[in-house]
Amino acid sequence: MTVLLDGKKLATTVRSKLKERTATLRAKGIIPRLVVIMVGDNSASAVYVRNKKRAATEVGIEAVDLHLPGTTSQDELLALIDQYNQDPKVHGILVQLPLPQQIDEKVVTQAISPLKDVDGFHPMNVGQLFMGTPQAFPCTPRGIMELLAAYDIEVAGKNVVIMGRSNIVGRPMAALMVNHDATVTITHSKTQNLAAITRQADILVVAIGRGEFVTKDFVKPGAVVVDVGMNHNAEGKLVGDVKRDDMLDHASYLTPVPGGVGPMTIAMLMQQTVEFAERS
Ligand SMILES: Nc1nc(=O)c2c([nH]1)NC[C@@H]1CN(c3ccc(C(=O)N[C@@H](CCC(=O)O)C(=O)O)cc3)C=[N+]21
Repeated sequence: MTVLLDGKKLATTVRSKLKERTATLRAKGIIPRLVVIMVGDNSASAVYVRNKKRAATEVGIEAVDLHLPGTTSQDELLALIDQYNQDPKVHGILVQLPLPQQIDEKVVTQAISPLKDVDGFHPMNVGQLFMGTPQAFPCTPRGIMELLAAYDIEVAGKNVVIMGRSNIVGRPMAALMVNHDATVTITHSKTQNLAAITRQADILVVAIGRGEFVTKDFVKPGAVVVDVGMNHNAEGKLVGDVKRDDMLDHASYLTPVPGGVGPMTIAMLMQQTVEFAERS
């Protein structure tokens, strides 16, 4: 029997614990504040922004949402970021990715103060994470670690294979897993004998952005499968990067899409904001 890792439920538990911490902060006159900047229109991003807003309100974080036109220049965005970097009332700044083509993501990521970098994407925070001394955590990988821990799934000494090498998921996931004593392999689009490698995994983390790409052939019986994908199939239904039906009674654990990794990403964003406010 395959156990589904219920991210939706765990995220609720995380949020209720955060509520107590924001109450303590508010009693000291500190209102945890998160600024979310979205440039241009993107329906998927809009859903994400709405979900974040709802979660923030629930846990007692003040979320400031800024929706800028798609024609916004890089300098305008940088000026805004600088304003919030200087503002002691703001504890977290998130710029929604992807950005329109006239704006360089790398420049923007480096412009956010590492102390307010709730995504953990600033090179300083990436470096600290890879050195095993994290100061800020990327939300999706952290959410995955929390989900595994909640189900008592040990990672120390396990073979962890990560499909995908993005800055948002694959690479920071590898760092976190190494920090937790896993043996880690990253695969990507140029990897040869892909299925032979992924079949070695005790824990397989899939973040490739290709709907239902991972079938039974890629997975050792009894493996733990973490699906980070969010794709719409031909019928317009939300599917992961993993073929769910193939995993049932094959994988030991599986994260569902939706209701798995996604809600945990948002919960961790809230947690990081509260942690920054507590440090302020
Ligand atoms: N700077 C930045 N940081 C991000 O973390 C970031 C980003 N930009 N850009 C976009 C992606 C996407 N992302 C999602 C997180 C949660 C859900 C989520 O809550 N999903 C739910 C609901 C899905 C639904 O209802 O459609 C679920 O999987 O159950 C979705 C998408 C964060 N991203």
